[in-house]
Amino acid sequence: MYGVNKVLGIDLFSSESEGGYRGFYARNTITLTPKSVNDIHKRGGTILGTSRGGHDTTKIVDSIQDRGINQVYIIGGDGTQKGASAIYEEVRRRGLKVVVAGIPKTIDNDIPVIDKSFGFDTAVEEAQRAINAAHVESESIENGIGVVKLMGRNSGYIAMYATLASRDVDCCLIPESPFYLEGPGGLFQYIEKKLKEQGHMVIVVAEGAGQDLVSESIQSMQKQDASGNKLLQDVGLWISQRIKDHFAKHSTMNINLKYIDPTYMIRAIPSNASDNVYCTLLAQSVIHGAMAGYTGYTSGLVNGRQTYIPFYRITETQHKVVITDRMWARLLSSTTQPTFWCAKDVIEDKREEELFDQSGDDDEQCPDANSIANEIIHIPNNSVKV
Ligand SMILES: Nc1ncnc2c1ncn2[C@@H]1O[C@H](COP(=O)(O)OP(=O)(O)O)[C@@H](O)[C@H]1O
Ligand SMILES: O=P(O)(O)OC[C@H]1O[C@](O)(COP(=O)(O)O)[C@@H](O)[C@@H]1O
Repeated sequence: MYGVNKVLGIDLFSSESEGGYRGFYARNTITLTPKSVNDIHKRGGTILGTSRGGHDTTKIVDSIQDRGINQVYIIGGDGTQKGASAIYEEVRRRGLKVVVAGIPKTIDNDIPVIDKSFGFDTAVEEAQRAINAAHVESESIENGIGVVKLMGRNSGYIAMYATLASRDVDCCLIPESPFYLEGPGGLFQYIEKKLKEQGHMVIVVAEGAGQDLVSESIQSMQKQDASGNKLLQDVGLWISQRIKDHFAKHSTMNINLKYIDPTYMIRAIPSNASDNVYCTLLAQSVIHGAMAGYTGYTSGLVNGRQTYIPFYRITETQHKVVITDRMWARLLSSTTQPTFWCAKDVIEDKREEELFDQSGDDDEQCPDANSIANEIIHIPNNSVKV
């Protein structure tokens, strides 16, 4: 449509074995043609490879400049969008006529402003298989407990949506909602109640949930590796062990707990139909934006409308579950789990609310999507035309 005749991909698997951002200055690229990418949506993972870790923005822009690249499309999560923003700033500082645009891809759904990131829907759908297995296993044995760990380092979206979709989950633990184990209103009391009521239960835990409790516990057990480094525990394994220990010591109930960790299996599957359509939409509109002369944006849906969002809006916060929002309230109502709020939290929350009201700011942490949508639709003057 636009007569583009050369598309390069930064490739992890050629000689220098550097993928992701560092691949830019490692001279390894592959030519992408309609034929070579025709079937990639039917495979999981990425044909270009992926990486974590630091990189040198100056060297990346040197490489873009040396190669004469005039449009750069960067695919990834919130960290990747921050990296893209840094590249955009450097390109702008040098006055280069190069478009830098981001495509939001992460199963965690932790990118702000947009309705959802590419991959999230697939992850929620695939998580159903693990939750279903946990349900079947727990239902098949007396006092069965199925524990499923899902990804979500800082944001509990996969866990929350997978729980809501399944309706077999009795308790969902996410990073945004602190919980406690012992005493009235705690997790152990709730488990006992659920087992007495229905004889089995399913717990979903996001990998970033309860990290404060896990690290406290590790310190008290003083587990160390051979070099003396503290060993970090997996929250799923940790919570499973704590539940087993509690019921062995303090209860006459014999529990049967099965722990399922499907995290990488979920991330590795091919995207589902809904994500494939979303990906097509993202890909086409990110290019239309560049061809229309915009740069410094992430492409995404906001309130169902395709938008170009300036990087500074995408990188200023992280998308997290708001536990005072309706969606979390729906989850609490569906699972009947405790809120794990104690009197102290409620008093603190009220105090924060009062301070908020005084400052006249509606939602500082998590900007309202509607107000941002208005800003985005009229954004062109915030982006730089090349
Ligand atoms: N603030 C930042 N500035 C520049 N680059 C960043 C920043 N945060 C993350 N990155 C880079 O983005 C890449 C991906 O980030 P990472 O957090 O691992 O994954 P994700 O994109 O899924 O959040 C890494 O190469 C990382 O160095
Ligand atoms: O072990 P790895 O490969 O670093 O991946 C684990 C992390 O990746 C994430 O799933 C995010 O992955 P994506 O952003 O690639 O979808 C986090 O939830 C998790 O902590």
